[in-house]
Amino acid sequence: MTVSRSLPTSHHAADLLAKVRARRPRVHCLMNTVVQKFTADGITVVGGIPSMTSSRDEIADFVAKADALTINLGTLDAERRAVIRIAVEIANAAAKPWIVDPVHCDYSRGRLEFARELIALGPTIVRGNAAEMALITDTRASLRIQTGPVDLLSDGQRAVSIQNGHGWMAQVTGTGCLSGGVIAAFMAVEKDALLAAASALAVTGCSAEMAAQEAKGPGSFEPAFLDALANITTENIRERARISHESC
Ligand SMILES: Nc1ncnc2c1ncn2[C@@H]1O[C@H](COP(=O)(O)OP(=O)(O)O)[C@@H](O)[C@H]1O
Ligand SMILES: Cc1ncsc1CCOP(=O)(O)O
Ligand SMILES: [Mg+2]
Repeated sequence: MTVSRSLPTSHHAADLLAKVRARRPRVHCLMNTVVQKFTADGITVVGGIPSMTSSRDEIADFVAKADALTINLGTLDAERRAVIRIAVEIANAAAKPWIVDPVHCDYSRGRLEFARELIALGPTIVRGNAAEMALITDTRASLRIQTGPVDLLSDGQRAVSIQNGHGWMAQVTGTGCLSGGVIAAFMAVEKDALLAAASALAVTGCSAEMAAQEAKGPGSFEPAFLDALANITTENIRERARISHESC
């Protein structure tokens, strides 16, 4: 893989999705206990292979065998903090890409401090919603992502917005967490974190739009979204992706 400094387009999104489907990267998830299944399904339907253990005895081996790691702080306790620290050490030593989702760091001082501690260890990406990212101002991450009705991505040199998605994504618990897993799968096939993440978010956003056309509300939207993620084509992405380049 070569590191490019291109700006992402729908062409990158379609190309990287094809690479994920062909290469089937392993994504290890230290995922909150609320949306483990939904996140694992999201990674699987785009073509990746998820693993989900958070056992202290196993984490080093699982991260060592993974192509990318996603760390989500949604349900945090002392044991999980210890396991996350081990996972980050292994990922950094092997230069594996990793993403942090500082879920609800705006609710608790202790969680915010832990999120900041992790982000100081140099993740490839930090992604959160607007309330969370408002508190993550100082970051050693290569790329910052704030999701919402419009997703904003910046690596300090390039800035991009993605204007895909659907309001029902905000009414299904775990779409943000799932996006962290899908972004990790794309990072496994593309070293340029901005190209990888913009592509992953364009694919998830376009899939959500297609799912919304089939669904009656948030309940039927959730399985339709997984169907669309599994079935989305290059043509769908080229027709729908709305990726804009912004000034930094
Ligand atoms: N109103 C919306 N319109 C379109 N897409 C949305 C909307 N709200 C959230 N999304 C999408 O849902 C996913 C989760 O984003 P967000 O709700 O910001 O995160 P979280 O679930 O962590 O709070 C992202 O892919 C984002 O693009
Ligand atoms: C509700 C909740 N509580 C702890 S983790 C979690 C899921 C958060 O999911 P998302 O941020 O993707 O909506
Ligand atoms: Mg979230």
